[in-house]
Amino acid sequence: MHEGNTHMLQVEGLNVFYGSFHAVRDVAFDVRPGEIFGLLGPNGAGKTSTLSAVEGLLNFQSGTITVAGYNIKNEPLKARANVGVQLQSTSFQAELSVTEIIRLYAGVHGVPVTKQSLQDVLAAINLVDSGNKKYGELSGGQQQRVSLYIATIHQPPLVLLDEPTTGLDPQSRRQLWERIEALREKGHGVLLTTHSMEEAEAVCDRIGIIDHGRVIIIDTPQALIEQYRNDPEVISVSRRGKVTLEDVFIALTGRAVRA
Ligand SMILES: Nc1ncnc2c1ncn2[C@@H]1O[C@H](COP(=O)(O)OP(=O)(O)OP(=O)(O)O)[C@@H](O)[C@H]1O
Repeated sequence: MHEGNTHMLQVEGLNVFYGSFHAVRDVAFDVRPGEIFGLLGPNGAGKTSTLSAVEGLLNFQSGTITVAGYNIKNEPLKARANVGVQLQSTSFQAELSVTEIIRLYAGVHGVPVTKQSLQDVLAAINLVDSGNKKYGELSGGQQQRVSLYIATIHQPPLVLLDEPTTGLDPQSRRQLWERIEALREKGHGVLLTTHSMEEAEAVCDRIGIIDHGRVIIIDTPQALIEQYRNDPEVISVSRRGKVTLEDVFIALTGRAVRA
């Protein structure tokens, strides 16, 4: 991490075009140490494009992205060394065992593995008896625990999670939330995308709502609900007389389903 740096991530004036299509428009936000920042938006809003730009996988047309103090265009290797990305479960080879996957990624990042440290890792991710199981044979929740561990194996200051709990049952989701919160406690900055307003309310310190490529608002979930509680549009979409973050989200982004 760059000395004197106070942000895990700083995105300023980010623009992404696919041909002539303007997918991300002047996006700006930051993620601080010990903060979980949620990027929310309807389908096609530009969340994954923004995350891909931060990962260094997408050549954006204008803007500045700084990871742990390193500009990703000027110092791409240093910037990328400071990011951990949770890969989709399909990115791992289903035939490899949990232990083989841990050894493989530890090797990639130069993290030493001993018999004892391997046992400790398996215990930490609640897979003590599953070290020899093939990745493809794990449940969705178990796969997510492995992939979250792999994302943070090199203790990166910034952790990127693209819809980390999609498809998980309530128990597995809660367990993953606790693991994400543990990263916050250790001072990592976490940037996650989610379609779950419940998740955003439960774990995110701040959220940015993105729509049609633009960030339309950034605040804490509580402050957003407070700010829009008496807004007639929010009240009109609310159900059972209680205003939730989802009501605010739908009122701000419109009710129409995106193509
Ligand atoms: N490689 C590409 N080529 C052309 N258009 C693309 C490409 N990738 C994304 N887009 C378009 O850019 C827009 C933003 O897509 P993006 O995947 O970033 O949205 P998202 O917010 O992550 O959506 P979702 O919630 O559905 O995952 C969409 O209109 C999408 O169709």
